[in-house]
Amino acid sequence: MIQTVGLNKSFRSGWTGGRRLQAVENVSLRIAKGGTLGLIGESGCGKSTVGRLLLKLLPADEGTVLFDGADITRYTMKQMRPLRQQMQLLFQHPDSALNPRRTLLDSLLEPMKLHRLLDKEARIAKVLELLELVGLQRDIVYRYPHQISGGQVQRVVIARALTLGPKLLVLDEPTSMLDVSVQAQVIELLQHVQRQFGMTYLFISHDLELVRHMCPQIAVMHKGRIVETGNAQQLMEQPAHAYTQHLVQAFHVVRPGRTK
Ligand SMILES: Nc1ncnc2c1ncn2[C@@H]1O[C@H](COP(=O)(O)OP(=O)(O)OP(=O)(O)O)[C@@H](O)[C@H]1O
Repeated sequence: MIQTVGLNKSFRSGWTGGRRLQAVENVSLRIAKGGTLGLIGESGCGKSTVGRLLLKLLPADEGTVLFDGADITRYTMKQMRPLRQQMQLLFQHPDSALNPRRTLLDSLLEPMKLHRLLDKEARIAKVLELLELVGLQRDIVYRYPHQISGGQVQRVVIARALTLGPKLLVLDEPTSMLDVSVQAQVIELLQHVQRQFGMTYLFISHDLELVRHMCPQIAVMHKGRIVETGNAQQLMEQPAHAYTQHLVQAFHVVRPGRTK
């Protein structure tokens, strides 16, 4: 479904921008249709950059991105346009995901308007159907983002992504700003909509508990590189790379006795 081969990305850094920081180095990964790959690693290791490269929100310095078998690496903005609705990003700051000056209805309708999908009536019907799916009341649509909770914002953001019928979602720490019980509900919702629509997920997180719960396959990232990829259970029981061993050990220190 989605595959990257040898992605590299560096940014200018330092006061004068004279130095280069290698944020992503030789990253190759593959997620089958309907599958979920967890991408884990400490803050600053390059996870979000990989997510953005995958969606072509950032150009790679080197490497290839294949989407549904097509090499989209050198696609122009115009060529990407029809694909944009098939690949969506959900990120960690729900507050900045919605325009604070617009009602939730406006925010929910906007992507369909931009992509010229459906007519006005059908768009509203779609919004109402998706609100129900994500467990929100209809009358919430007349509110503004600051008038609903963080968990509700994230549900609205999920519904908004679904309006376009995406095939691939990059979930960049989608629940890290939520408290634990709300986090569990949003994770459950993400799993439910994935099953319903057969979507493919890249799930980015620094939380091993969450990643092993959500993702059958895990890629471990350290200093811009993927150091290990494998089945979640195997990775937890027999971490091969020193950094993965460190992650798993830290996990057991925080949650003694947890193996499954
Ligand atoms: N647009 C940018 N310009 C310059 N440097 C950047 C840019 N985006 C990311 N970086 C740098 O690249 C490195 C990787 O950042 P990235 O956000 O991908 O890491 P991350 O693992 O997602 O971190 P976090 O979990 O904190 O979000 C960091 O050192 C970051 O400061």
